[in-house]
Amino acid sequence: MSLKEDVGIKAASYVKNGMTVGLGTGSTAYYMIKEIGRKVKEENLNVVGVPTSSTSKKQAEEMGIPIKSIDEVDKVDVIIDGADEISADFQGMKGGGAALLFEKIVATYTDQVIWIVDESKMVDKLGKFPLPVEVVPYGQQQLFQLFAKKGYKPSFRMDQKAKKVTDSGHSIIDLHLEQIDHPEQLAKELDETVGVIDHGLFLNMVNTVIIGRPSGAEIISDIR
Ligand SMILES: O=C[C@H](O)[C@H](O)[C@H](O)COP(=O)(O)O
Repeated sequence: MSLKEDVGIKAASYVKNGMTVGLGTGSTAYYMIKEIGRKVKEENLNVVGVPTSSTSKKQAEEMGIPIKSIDEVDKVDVIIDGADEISADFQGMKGGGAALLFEKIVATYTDQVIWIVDESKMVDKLGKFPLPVEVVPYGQQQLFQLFAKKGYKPSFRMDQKAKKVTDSGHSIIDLHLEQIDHPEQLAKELDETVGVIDHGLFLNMVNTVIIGRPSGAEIISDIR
């Protein structure tokens, strides 16, 4: 069993009967959705899933998990999602799969946020992984140049030969920063930049991290 599969299955045990569950996106979240689907089928687990992307929605539907959109539920009990990087102080970088906006919206309205990662995602500081910034297509070239001038080494996320289009119809500019010394400052700056819809810095959000290690999964709870 891979480390991603191990943490995906472990995380599914946090999902109890009657819960509304945010279904994250990516190759690690895939195993969590698969396991919840198995429990729905084989153990009569009664849950509602709130998918964070068209990909997760499709997988949940195929697995027979009842789903609702974020606007059809009162609140979400728990969200289980992957991450691209988690720093030593448990700040996250997400969006490698372009699902950052819906993931952040669902996480914002969720009681408990759980991230599942293999140990390669644990870093001292964020930034080796390019920071995804979701932008409105109108004016995106100007924004790209602004980021270049600031030394942020931007690149447009591509899908084959065309610019990647997110589930909400935006583009993604990845910033190749190498090291982010002040994530809160950068998040604030990006939040205040016209044309930026959202970015992959998920700060002060996670409650529990499940880290896949060859020696067995490590669970860190009560982070906040
Ligand atoms: O947009 C995608 C999400 O933020 C993913 O959760 C993140 O990229 C991690 O994905 P994976 O588990 O495939 O490495």
